Amino acid sequence: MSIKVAEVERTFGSFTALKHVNLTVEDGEFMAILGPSGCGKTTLLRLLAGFDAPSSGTIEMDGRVVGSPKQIVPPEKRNIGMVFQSFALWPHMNVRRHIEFPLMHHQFVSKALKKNMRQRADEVLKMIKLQDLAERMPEELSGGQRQRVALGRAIAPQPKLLLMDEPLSSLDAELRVAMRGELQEIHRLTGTSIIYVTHDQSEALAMADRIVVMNHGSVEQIGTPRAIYNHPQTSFVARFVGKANLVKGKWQGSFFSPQEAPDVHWEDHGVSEILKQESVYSLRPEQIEINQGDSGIPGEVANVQYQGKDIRYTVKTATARWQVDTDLTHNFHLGESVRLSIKSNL
Ligand SMILES: Nc1ncnc2c1ncn2[C@@H]1O[C@H](COP(=O)(O)OP(=O)(O)OP(=O)(O)O)[C@@H](O)[C@H]1O
Repeated sequence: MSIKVAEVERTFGSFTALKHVNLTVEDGEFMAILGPSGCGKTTLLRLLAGFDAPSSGTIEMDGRVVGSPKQIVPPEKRNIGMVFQSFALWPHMNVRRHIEFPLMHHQFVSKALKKNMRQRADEVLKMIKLQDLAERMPEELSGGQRQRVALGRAIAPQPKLLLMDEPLSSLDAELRVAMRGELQEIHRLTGTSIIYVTHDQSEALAMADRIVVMNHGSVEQIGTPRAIYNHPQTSFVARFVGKANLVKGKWQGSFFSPQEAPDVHWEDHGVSEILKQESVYSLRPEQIEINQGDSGIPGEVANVQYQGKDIRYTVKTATARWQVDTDLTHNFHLGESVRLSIKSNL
């Protein structure tokens, strides 16, 4: 299913939760909506699902207007599947019944699918890797298995669009990472368009074809994970997604001189026009070199966090605090004097 959101606003009294939102989702695309708590992700998803109507603007699905201030096509008439954070399963139904139930009741299920319900249920059980647990009741399943049942229930009727709101947030860290791979595989197998809401940038970067980054009800940037990570357009995206240091200084043509080292020239590695106009250079923690030579910006180690495969330093310089990630060969101590510079191999 292709989707077009055009100039959508949603106001609640005097509060504007969504401001001039414009985006398109291609048929079969995996789109993540990423942003901090309260930025409007769920509000947007509710509009896409048909639980709510925009205050202005339109939402089109496959070229048909399904949401506008005047008109709203209800969720059951949109051919969508949904998986939410609280993926409540039905306590009295076993796993197989969870998959078969929507096949009996979803409006868009083809006759062929209805006729071969058992076969379709087997197919879905295999996809969600629960074929051996089909007779189990929800209370007999682990958190990850339950989450897979919720997913199976949503994909069984072959919806043209899958809406997911933080579906992995109730799982523990290890399971969350494992489920990412399974979601990707299900996307590949079904070819369904997916809109996936999350506040976890690593989830969005790992799975999505494209990411919409939102802040305070507005779209900050839309792009592929690589474009969003490597070339943030705004200071918010640079900070939120890449945990970037926004170094203050002066741009002269394609060179930048940090305020704290005016004689140093950093080459432009794709810094956006908006950031240039704000006289900043966005530098991710892993793009900074830390050493004890005599060139670079002088500073003092203010915090050390050992992270297993790397070390995160906070370095205090004359006017800023920098976040720097290094490999384990570096070993600086709290209070030690260091110099910061940009890595040459960016
Ligand atoms: N029915 C409502 N009435 C008033 N304000 C609302 C309503 N629904 C949402 N809001 C406000 O709109 C803003 C966006 O809420 P939304 O739930 O979309 O955020 P979110 O990005 O999904 O956040 P989270 O990640 O915490 O779920 C919030 O400030 C919220 O308080």
